[in-house]
Amino acid sequence: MNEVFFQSTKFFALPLHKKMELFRNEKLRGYTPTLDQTLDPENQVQGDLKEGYYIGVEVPEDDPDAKKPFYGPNQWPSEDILPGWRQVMEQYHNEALRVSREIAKIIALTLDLDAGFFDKPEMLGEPLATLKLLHYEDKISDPARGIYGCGAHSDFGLINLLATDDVAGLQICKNKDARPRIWEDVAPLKGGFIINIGDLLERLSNDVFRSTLHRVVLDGQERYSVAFFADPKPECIVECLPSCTSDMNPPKYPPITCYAYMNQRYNDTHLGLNHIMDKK
Ligand SMILES: O=C(O)CCC(=O)C(=O)O
Ligand SMILES: [Fe+2]
Repeated sequence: MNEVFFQSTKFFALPLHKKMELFRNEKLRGYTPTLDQTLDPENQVQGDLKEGYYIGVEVPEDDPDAKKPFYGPNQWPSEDILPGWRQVMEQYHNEALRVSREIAKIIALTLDLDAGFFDKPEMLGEPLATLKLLHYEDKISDPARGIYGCGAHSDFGLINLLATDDVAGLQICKNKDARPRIWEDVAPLKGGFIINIGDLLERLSNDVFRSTLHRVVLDGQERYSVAFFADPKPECIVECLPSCTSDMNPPKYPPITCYAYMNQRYNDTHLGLNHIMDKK
């Protein structure tokens, strides 16, 4: 974990033009600069004060799957500039996926499913799994004026394994339907993980698991975090599980493919991505 943070720091310390050479492509791999993403457009006057780097499942260009949305080769900084960087990130990606599958077993059992339910190919067997390195600027957020490190949102997919450094900033709102919203600080725990439940798990479980609304409010200190999003295969149809519905409790959400949901959420929160994805 220390090595992942160390290598992440090294990447973000590169000059902007070097990072922009790896600007996120249409498969959402690579560098996303400060202000590129706006996670809560309704309440933000500018984009998130964070830069990031997306690393997905490596699918070689000549693999037929590379034609599918979200699939393809990753972008990697050159070995000359950041030796060993790719190896560290690939190892972390593998391990984080393994841990996500273990956590998904516990979730499956609580939903009266087989422990291996999420290991099916369309779930986490052949997942969309994205590692996102994050770096927040040494700015001060001002929620009253709509300025945030990262705007309020819930993560899009099944679960997110979030590791942070020891700088505070993450807040959660336990009851997202309440008004006004009450925000609570999440104390940073270096070396630990915060597991966020995502929207697709909320839909699948018919609200048994609610996705966690969270945001980052900066206090002037630089901050690094590492998110790992474990999400189903794009073709997966996410619909209410039989064990989560009854006559008295009908499904709250219509079925949707993972692709349709994720694509919509990425488009809604990234500058100009509509344009890029529409061309596909
Ligand atoms: O940096 C953090 O603590 C939160 C990041 C986050 O919410 C996200 O990337 O979805
Ligand atoms: Fe998040």
